[in-house]
Amino acid sequence: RCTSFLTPHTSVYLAVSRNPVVTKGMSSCLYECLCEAGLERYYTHFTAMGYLRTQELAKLSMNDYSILGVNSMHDRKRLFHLIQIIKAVQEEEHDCSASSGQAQTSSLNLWVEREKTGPRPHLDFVSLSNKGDQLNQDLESDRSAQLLCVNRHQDTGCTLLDSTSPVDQLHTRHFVKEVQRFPEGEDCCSMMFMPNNNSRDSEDIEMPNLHKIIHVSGYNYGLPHSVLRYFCNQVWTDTEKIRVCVRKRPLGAQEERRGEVDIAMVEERKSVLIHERKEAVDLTQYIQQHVFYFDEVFEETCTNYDVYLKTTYPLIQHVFNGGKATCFAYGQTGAGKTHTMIGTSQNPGLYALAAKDLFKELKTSKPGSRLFIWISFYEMYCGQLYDLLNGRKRLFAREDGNHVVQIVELREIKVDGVESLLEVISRGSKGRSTGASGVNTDSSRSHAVIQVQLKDPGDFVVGRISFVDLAGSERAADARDSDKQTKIEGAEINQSLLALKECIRALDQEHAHTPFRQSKLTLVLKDSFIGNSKTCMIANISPSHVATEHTLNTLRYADRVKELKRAVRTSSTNYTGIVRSPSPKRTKETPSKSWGEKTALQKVKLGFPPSHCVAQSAKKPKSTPSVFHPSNVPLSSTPKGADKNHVSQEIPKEIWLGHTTPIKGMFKTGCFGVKKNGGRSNDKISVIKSLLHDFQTEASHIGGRMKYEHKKSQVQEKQSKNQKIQAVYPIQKEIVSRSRICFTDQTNKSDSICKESAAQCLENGLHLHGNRSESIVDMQLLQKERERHLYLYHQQLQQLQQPLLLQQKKHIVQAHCEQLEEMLALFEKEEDLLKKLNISDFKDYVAQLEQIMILKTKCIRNMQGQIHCYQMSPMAAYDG
Ligand SMILES: Nc1ncnc2c1ncn2[C@@H]1O[C@H](COP(=O)(O)OP(=O)(O)OP(=O)(O)O)[C@@H](O)[C@H]1O
Repeated sequence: RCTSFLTPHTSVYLAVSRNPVVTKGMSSCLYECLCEAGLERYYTHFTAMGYLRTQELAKLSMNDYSILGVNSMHDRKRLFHLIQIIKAVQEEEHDCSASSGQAQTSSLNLWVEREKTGPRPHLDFVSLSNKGDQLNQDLESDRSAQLLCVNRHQDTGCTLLDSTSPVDQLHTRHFVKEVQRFPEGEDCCSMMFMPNNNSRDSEDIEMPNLHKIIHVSGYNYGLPHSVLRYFCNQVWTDTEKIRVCVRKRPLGAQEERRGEVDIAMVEERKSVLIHERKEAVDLTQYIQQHVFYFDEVFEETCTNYDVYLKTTYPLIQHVFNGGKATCFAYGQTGAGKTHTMIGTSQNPGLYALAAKDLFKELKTSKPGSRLFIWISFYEMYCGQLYDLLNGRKRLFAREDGNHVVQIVELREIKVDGVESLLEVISRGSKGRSTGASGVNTDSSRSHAVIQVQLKDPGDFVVGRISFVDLAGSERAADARDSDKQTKIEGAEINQSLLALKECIRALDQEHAHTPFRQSKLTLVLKDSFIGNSKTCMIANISPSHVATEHTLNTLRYADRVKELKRAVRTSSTNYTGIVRSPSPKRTKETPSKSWGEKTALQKVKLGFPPSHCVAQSAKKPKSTPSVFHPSNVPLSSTPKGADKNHVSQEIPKEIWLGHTTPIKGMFKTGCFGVKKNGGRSNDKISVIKSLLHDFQTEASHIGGRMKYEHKKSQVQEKQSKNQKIQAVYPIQKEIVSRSRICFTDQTNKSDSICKESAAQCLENGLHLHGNRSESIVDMQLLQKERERHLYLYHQQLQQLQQPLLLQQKKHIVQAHCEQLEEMLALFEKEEDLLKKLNISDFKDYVAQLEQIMILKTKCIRNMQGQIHCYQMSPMAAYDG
């Protein structure tokens, strides 16, 4: 018994009762109104708050939304529009009654009853709230008609137009108001994402400006959108090595109670839109929208099973085919990593779902091929490994003769069914290191790895899938108020996550070198980065506005993991004239040269590169990209691969004008200190070559340059002494063993005994102590030992990082100087342009001016990118 009104373009509805009976009992009208808006589930909230009639909704301010429990952006938008319509109806009613001199009771119902009858059209509220673009289009297309209507309306005073129904006119007026208030291209609903709009009525709120940033890959570095990666893959392909997905969790009950607002919107399972509230220097508020694209984006309603089907399930067959697979859950603490990876017995995580399918597959596999499933479960805490299936026994990772990293004495358990597997893992989960962080009181402070291996009866590993529940990615800045231990943990976590990102990218881009030695995490997962391996990364995000910064950091991290791979490959398919680096590891068939490959020794001034320069640059051997310089992004001044047959065919030449910071200095390539000497032992030379290459590539990563120089001189020294050279691996951030740490202080015997027992305690795990008081003492000892261990670790880390940090700072300052130079050159150009301005040839002037503006923007973006890299680096956080 309701009538709703649907404007042809905006799909906004108004549901008001036209039944006189209902008019008396307005609460049911309220319910129907809410039903129409899809907000009926809040009906009880409204009534509980004393809002029983539709008109009363007009009194609601934005601040009341949270009190009413309307927290999701979607619902807030709907409620907002509903209120706007009610207000507009009331205004109109008021105007009409004033002009006709009729005294009318304030009733939407009566007004509507007079005007409109007929069937209720089906309402599509979704298009309003969900699709901002659509809305803008609609507003755009309605704009002229609406303005016209208003003019006519003004001409005729309060007389209603024949061609439009009063209610439509009402809408017209309402939307003209909207159009006027929301500038073109802006989402009128964006204000809904602004949490806690301090009791200002929605009518009075000045609409914030809206800025949209589309994150196409990494920091973009001013690349044109024509090189966007193409997101068409629905499933894993054979050649695809990595998939990056995002999972948004729902707002928790507590978060809702606290009035937190959902700022993340998933669009078509491919992109996620984040609304960030910002304040400009002039204190005006605005909203920055960030759009990120991924292989798959899971919204809050998706279950673990949905996630499993799209991410892990396709890997099962790969494992049976003898491949290796790794699934990572990355994200801020409390974002849902453990929920996704490990889950609970009621809601099993990815590993359990995968195990189910593995067992199923085992049953159906060929009768002759007898395979068994073995599992292991360990964690990495502060660079140390602990066996979670063996009372947290300390473990050590060693490389064997074949350069395969083995975790010595890691306990592996053979399981014969899903139940036993779940039981084993849930037992192990209890032993994980947790602690309070600035964000979460029960945060995993370690990386946990569940390894499921397929083995034949001879203990030969046929396939392996690892599930990694990473520690919270929140930056050390969060730990500002925390104790030293938490800070150190944070620094360690950040460092390993950075290393992980580098490894995943190297794996994806088929780099000759995978920098797995950068952290313990990547070292033990080395096997997952080489050979026939596939990786799936799930970036977990929280929807709350409180976590906006972390959410954006997570998305940026994920975005950088999967950079412009497809675009690069597409654009480099024609390229053949590459002189490759003499890296012994690079396979000769490597078909492409990535954009990150620097043309060493070159520093080209701003402007179009001369053709000889381009040709030359294409032929230069590559040097290894820096870790802060994404390998496939043209960060250096020289256009990468700007060969005639290469990129220039697909990408307009102009884009190379966007030269970014030129990299000064040089990375040498080739084999240092090794002359081409047929008389030398080939073995020896190849060892040196390989060693040098390792150092060389290692050097391109954080602080690697220093290590490289150091090692290079060592190697050259050894070589000059004509000693037999063994393959030595780069210095690793090894923790000083407990025996060395704890027992140097001999002065206090009792202390020494304490430490010894603490060490013992740590070695055997806490569970072994039966006596309670003993346990307490042991706990204290353990804590002491842990603190001391962390202290030493911290010192080591500092020693290692100080020079690197300095290096990094220098790099930033240098980049800044260069950026300034470039900007000055552009200013000069601009000045020149103004001087030569010829009004009759204004087109040319504008074109040139535009070109300069593009260059400036690119220049600034590049610098911003570098600053961001620096801020995101664990060392910077450590420094802070
Ligand atoms: N998709 C989801 N659906 C429902 N609840 C979820 C979801 N994801 C996470 N949660 C809930 O959010 C809370 C935090 O999740 P979880 O412990 O998995 O976070 P985390 O990222 O592993 O945190 P930490 O890094 O601190 O260990 C848990 O109570 C969990 O049940």
